[in-house]
Amino acid sequence: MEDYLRKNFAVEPKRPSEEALRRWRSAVALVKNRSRRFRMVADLAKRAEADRRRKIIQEKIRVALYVQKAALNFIDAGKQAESKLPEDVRKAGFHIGADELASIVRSHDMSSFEEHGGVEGLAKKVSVSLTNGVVPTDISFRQNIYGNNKFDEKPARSFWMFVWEALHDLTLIILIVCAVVSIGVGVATEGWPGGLYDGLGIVLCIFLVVFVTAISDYKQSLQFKDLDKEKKNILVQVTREGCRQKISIYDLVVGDIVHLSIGDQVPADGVLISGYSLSIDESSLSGESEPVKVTQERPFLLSGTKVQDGSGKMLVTTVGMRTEWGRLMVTLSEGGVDETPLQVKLNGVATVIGKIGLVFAVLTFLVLTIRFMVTKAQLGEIEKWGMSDVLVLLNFFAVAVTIIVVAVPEGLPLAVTLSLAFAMKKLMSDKALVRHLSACETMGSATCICTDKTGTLTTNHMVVDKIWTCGRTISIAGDNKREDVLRSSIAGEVLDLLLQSIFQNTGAEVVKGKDGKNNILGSPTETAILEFGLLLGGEFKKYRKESTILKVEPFNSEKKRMSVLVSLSNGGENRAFCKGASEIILESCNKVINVDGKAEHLSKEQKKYITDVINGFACEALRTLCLAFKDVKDTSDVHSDSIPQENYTLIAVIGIKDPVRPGVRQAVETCLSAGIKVRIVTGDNINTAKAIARECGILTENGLAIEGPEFRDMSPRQMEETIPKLQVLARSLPLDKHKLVTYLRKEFKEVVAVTGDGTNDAPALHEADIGLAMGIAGTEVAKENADVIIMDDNFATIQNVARWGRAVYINIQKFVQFQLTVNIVALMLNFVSACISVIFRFCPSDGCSATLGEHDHGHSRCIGIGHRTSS
Ligand SMILES: Nc1ncnc2c1ncn2[C@@H]1O[C@H](COP(=O)(O)OP(=O)(O)OP(=O)(O)O)[C@@H](O)[C@H]1O
Ligand SMILES: [Ca+2]
Repeated sequence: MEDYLRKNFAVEPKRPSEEALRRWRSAVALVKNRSRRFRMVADLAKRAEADRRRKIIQEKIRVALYVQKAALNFIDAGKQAESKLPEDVRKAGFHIGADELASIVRSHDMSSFEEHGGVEGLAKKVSVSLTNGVVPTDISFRQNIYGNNKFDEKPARSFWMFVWEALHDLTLIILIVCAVVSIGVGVATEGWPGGLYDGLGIVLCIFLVVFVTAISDYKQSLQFKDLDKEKKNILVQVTREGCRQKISIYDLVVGDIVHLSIGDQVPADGVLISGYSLSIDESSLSGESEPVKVTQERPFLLSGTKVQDGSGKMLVTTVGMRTEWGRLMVTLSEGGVDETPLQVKLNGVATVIGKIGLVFAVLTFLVLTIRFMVTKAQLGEIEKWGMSDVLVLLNFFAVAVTIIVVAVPEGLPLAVTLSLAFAMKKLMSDKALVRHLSACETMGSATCICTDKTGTLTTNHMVVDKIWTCGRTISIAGDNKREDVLRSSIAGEVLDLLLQSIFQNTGAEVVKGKDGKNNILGSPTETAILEFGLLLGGEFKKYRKESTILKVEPFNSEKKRMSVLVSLSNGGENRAFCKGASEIILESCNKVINVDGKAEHLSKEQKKYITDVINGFACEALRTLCLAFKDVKDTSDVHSDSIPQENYTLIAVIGIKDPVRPGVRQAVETCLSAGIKVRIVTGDNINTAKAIARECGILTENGLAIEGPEFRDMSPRQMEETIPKLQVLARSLPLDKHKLVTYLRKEFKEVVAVTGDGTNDAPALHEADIGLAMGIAGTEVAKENADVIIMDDNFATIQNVARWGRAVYINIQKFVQFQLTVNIVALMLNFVSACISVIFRFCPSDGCSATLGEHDHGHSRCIGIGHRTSS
């Protein structure tokens, strides 16, 4: 049986192959209740159809975008519509219709775009200011004219449809027939009303079964709907009424100004207002994998594409179903969710038991009939047949049916769905959003977790704790927290340079909130640095006005640095600033600032000394960054595409405190005691990582901590030796994470869970058995590639997912035990009693209660992680 199950009923937990899906479906060809049995299973035919439709749309988009000739046809079609401005649009005070806007962006129609006066022109035509954005009062107005950013959905199914579906159960249909026959026969033989009772009992059971099934299916459909909504609800940053704020993607209107940064999904069609090295991955839309650069020459942005690098601002021109993405979305949700390996396996078990049941049912019927015939023959009545004989035979048939009803455990695969759905619901309230049902199950057998450090193990509330500049370290605590004390401890020229580098070279922004207070929008690291700048008494706006930004190279995890090039208004000099991972920036410095604010040569000894400072900070678990600048005199440097990377002057080393989350230590301990290894894979400094790892109880005496570059250069043999001991991988690139996961899975046969937040973590999340994306710090790209989203970014939540995963296994185990006991006892009892005497046996209504039991199971509570050897 083991072999049979393995051969026919094995699917991969993630992205199962089409072949495996088909194989197990055809292995349950002989099933009495196809539509019921497969109701929680993906509909392959529907899915293939949706796939085909999606491919057609993608191909069309591809042709329109990449094949010039076709694009021209598109443009001509757009031109015709252009001439007349719809009445309602004109009355509303706008000067361009929704369809025309849609057509310009969709077909990348540069000539029409310029005819309308570029971005400024379009902004004017949709009555919006490019600096202040939409005014909240005319949002509903805009929605009336241009539509809202929602996508068509299939109408929800009502409760009665589920009742109707539940009635399609073949077992129930047989039972209904049995009930009718029983009532008829009962009344005929036992009279009114005594003969009714048996039949009514069956009816009552049918009623219960139908309603319990329908209610549970209905509740589940609502739950999946909620989940779907939660999955699609993305927060986007917009400027409205001059304030930068976060709103739901569904509230976006035409005319909104959206801020895009690396890893974001473009939330609607639009045109670029301004941006730095913005490159877009359009593969979700057109299937084209090469990223495209979006610049003033090619300013069009399409909904559903992803920001691969850089940052920018865009003006929304088309929303909702008018975008191509809207049409694609409809095809994405069709075909149902993939079944999980456990579901498939239990389908196999149900099939095997069903077959045995069938054999026993036939045997029982034969035994009973033969006994009856033999008795009849003995009495010499074999030729005489009356109504009562038919009734007896009918009764035998009912017994056989009962055996099938009790023996085929239809509810077995369903128990997995119920159990998983229940775990999913619990996890949702525990701050984990399960995107794929199977992830929950797989997590139960995870043997290893590769976790991020920042935000997952730590709180992500970062504050500058120490700064080293001009040869001395200042800790920002106690008295030093006061502005005057701080200012007096840093020389005037140096202070100015420091503030310049803080305020000019940042991806974050200081905005005045509605309450007039300063709010900082940006990543925690950036926020910490800006807050420090404000603490030093700097003014964001003032420093920003002093110069014009020429170029920005936004931060990404690969370079681990951010640089800007500005032209200073006093004197017209150009200056580059860079900040980033301490060792990397220190490597590109050849000078250091001294107490007078002058740059002096950075000697070898001094470099060594600064490295010690950095390591000192890092050993205290501080996140270290270096700030540096460079005066750029060469015009070729100014006009080249990139900002120079070498010969900088070091201004300061900053140590940022990011304390370990409370509860992480216990969570790690629980994982370890449950046999799950925990490893840190971080982009941070090795000493910082080690300090945090020790604090969390991850790094032990004989554990190994190495850096990304060392790991990258290892031979397969060295890998084999290193990986089992590896506990901390620091200064890693996203590719290292991917490599580690691949190794753990392929060579060490581990079941690996990986956390990630960045865009570049996507390959690792994709590769892992369970990808966990961070809900707060995570980018859209990471979330899309993950199986579970950890809404509060907390490691303790990951432990909860594992706990519930195991609870599912325990539930199923109990259920299978229960089911098999019922089946085997019922089978044997019926068969044996049929063979020995006709007195003791099950009646059809007992079958009903057994079925009822199946539907009501799978709700036991989870107790603890408990040991489970992976099967
Ligand atoms: N906005 C930023 N600008 C410049 N440098 C930064 C910025 N944010 C982080 N860094 C530097 O880059 C380093 C690595 O960042 P990276 O994103 O690769 O790792 P991480 O995601 O912060 O760490 P983890 O993997 O633990 O989450 C940090 O240690 C820090 O020194
Ligand atoms: Ca990270």
